[in-house]
Amino acid sequence: MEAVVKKFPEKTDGAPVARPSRAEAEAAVETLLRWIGEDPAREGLKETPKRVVKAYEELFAGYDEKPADVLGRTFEEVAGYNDVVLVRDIKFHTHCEHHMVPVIGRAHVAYLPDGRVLGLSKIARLVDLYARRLQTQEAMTAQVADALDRTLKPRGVAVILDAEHLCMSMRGIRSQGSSTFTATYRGSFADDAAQQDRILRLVGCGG
Ligand SMILES: Nc1nc2c(ncn2[C@@H]2O[C@H](COP(=O)(O)OP(=O)(O)OP(=O)(O)O)[C@@H](O)[C@H]2O)c(=O)[nH]1
Ligand SMILES: [Zn+2]
Repeated sequence: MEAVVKKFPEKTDGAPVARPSRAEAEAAVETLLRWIGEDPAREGLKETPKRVVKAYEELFAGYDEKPADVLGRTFEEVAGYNDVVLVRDIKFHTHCEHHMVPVIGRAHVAYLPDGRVLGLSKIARLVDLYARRLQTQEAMTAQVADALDRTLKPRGVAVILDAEHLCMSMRGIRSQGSSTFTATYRGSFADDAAQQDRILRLVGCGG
């Protein structure tokens, strides 16, 4: 199969990244199976490289999507509503870019509309798009905020992520149950401590 040339506009400097073929990806999984001490030829593992590559297509589908595809249309018919819109508890699963191990968490996304609003589901879709890429929690927090800022141009944006990194609980330090909190505030939220406190209280992270 031909190598497909893909671009990852938000992850790199825009240089094209050549993808290996599916067969090469499956061979890499087979190598890892042998590396952990398995026999890739045994019955239960025969189809595993194929399944893993197929699962990766789904888990990392975010490289083939752009925020503009997801955010789509905006609405202005909101009867003059101009206070904060906050979508809480958006559950997400991503993978840390250091170990490619799952990170499981919740996102809370708030914005202060400037006339236009988004369909609420689009915010969860945006979180899902960035979750389907290799991530650090800090980068994912900033990416969600930047995309919302660019697309909607609201007066303010706040993005809060609270997540457990399985690379910390299943291996390495094996710290069970710790979670990591990240938050970024843009626009009018950036220097408004009262709004930041209000959002944190609303998402259950406030004092
Ligand atoms: N800042 C940040 N660090 C992360 C994230 N996910 C994983 N890490 C950390 O990335 C670091 C990688 O550290 P390294 O010393 O290069 O790798 P390592 O030897 O596997 O580290 P240990 O996990 O301590 O065994 C670890 O401290 C991880 O906990 C994240 O989203 N943000
Ligand atoms: Zn990790």
